[in-house]
Amino acid sequence: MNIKSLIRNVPNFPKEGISYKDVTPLLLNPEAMDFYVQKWANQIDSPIDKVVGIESRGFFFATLLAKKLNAGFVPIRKSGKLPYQTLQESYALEYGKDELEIHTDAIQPRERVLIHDDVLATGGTAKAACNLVERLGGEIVQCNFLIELSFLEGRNQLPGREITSLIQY
Ligand SMILES: O=P(O)(O)OC[C@H]1O[C@H](OP(=O)(O)OP(=O)(O)O)[C@H](O)[C@@H]1O
Ligand SMILES: Nc1ncnc2[nH]cnc12
Repeated sequence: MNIKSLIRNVPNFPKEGISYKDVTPLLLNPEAMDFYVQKWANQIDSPIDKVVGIESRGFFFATLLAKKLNAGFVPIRKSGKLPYQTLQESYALEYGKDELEIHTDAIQPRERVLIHDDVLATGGTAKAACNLVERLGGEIVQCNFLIELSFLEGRNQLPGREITSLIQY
């Protein structure tokens, strides 16, 4: 299966000079979705308590992966969207700045956590997500991504962590 053919490159979105990786063609293909969620699941050889997905595109795959691993799903959302008590972290993006939140009761101390997002770019989002999980006492087993924009060196923001991606640009 050629996954790159299911990722659409959109030049100059959302800003001039950004080459946006659009995953919606992949979402239209249930066979491909199944194949790649299974691929992520196969990388995991020890129990996972929670799969964390990062709003919004991280949710597309993280809920499916949580179900496959028989783990709970935890949403990390942009500021002001989660209704209960939260922790917050600010971060910078390839094309802006934002703040993420997690519910304080979403992860218990020492739970084993997998963090998923669709894209690893500068790494600011993933770093903020890792900080939130660790502030709640969670143990991060792996951070996995569909796409890694290697030229932005996001891995440098996540030293010492196990990081996997299925497609690299
Ligand atoms: O590695 P970084 O430079 O931090 O960028 C990666 C993040 O950027 C995108 O999200 P975006 O904030 O555009 O939100 P969306 O998923 O709601 O579209 C993507 O889904 C990642 O979460
Ligand atoms: N170039 C890009 N395409 C899609 N999502 C992104 N998130 C950060 N940079 C991105």
